[in-house]
Amino acid sequence: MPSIVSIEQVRKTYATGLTALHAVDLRIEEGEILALLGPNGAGKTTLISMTCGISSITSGRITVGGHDVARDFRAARRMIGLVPQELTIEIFEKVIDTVRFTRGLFGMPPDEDYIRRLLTRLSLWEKRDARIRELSGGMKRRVLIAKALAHQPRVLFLDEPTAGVDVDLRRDMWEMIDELRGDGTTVVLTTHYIEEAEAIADRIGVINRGRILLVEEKETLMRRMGRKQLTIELAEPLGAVPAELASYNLELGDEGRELVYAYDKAAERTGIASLLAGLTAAGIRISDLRTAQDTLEDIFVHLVRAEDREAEPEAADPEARAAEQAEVYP
Ligand SMILES: Nc1ncnc2c1ncn2[C@@H]1O[C@H](COP(=O)(O)OP(=O)(O)OP(=O)(O)O)[C@@H](O)[C@H]1O
Repeated sequence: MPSIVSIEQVRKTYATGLTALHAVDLRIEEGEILALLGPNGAGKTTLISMTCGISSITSGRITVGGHDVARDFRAARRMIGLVPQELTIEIFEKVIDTVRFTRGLFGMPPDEDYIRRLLTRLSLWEKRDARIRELSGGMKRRVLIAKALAHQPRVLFLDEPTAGVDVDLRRDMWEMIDELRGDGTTVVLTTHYIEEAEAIADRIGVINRGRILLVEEKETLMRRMGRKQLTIELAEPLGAVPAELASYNLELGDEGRELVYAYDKAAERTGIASLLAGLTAAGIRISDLRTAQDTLEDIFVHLVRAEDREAEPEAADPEARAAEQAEVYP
């Protein structure tokens, strides 16, 4: 089956000369939820804007439902709903009127039953006659989603849907996205929140510096890339990692009461047996052992850092990177 969205060798160079995307290839399958994860400035919004026909494509080709977004803009755009990052909305309009109007803009016949169901699903039905300016920020965001879905698009793009919203609204959005999937709508969202991607996405694309580093099923990604950690609780605390165990790259934690060993569970030899033997030989007594799996966040940070190091070897100073990451992922 052809992909609902096909992005082939797409490049974007802005008038400033900045190349925001470098020959990106991406296929989005009908009915899936794809999360695009990436730090600030990675190119996520640029990619969405080009797919929605808002920003021109420097080179390459994007089709939606088989329609070329540049040459056959109207047909492609009709298949797309877009919830932009910024609140762009007619504040003096009534909720229901703005949604009806948007449906009309796409040439769809009125369908009051659909609009009622849509507003009800977004908890907006009670507010249908309110002027948008009277609504809270979270409610305004729901109106943007209602507008994006007014013409029953097959693909919904959500650019940072839950940036700055409270926990309840975030959960509601996740539920709504799940329901949309139930209807067969394809959903593409960009996010900084890794837990968001972890909670709702079927596939995850990681984008950094205008390049897609990978696109993979969430479960596969976590299985393939996830490293494991063995934490060894010690009967007596250590002041330093013993020299004879230096080759294991151990880290001392909990004020010397734990040794932490990171290993690749897919490797033929994890090194655990010899490490434990080494500890015994060094006279170190163990009181307990526990293992933990990398989270998606660990995987993501690891991937992005590795690529940044490759792109800018001089910027590989771990302290500078940690400070930068803390800024990006507070
Ligand atoms: N209109 C524009 N003109 C020039 N440069 C732009 C323009 N829009 C975006 N950029 C630059 O392109 C790069 C990618 O920006 P983009 O907004 O696509 O990133 P993003 O991944 O969506 O970031 P964020 O998470 O901060 O929204 C950035 O370096 C940005 O400064």
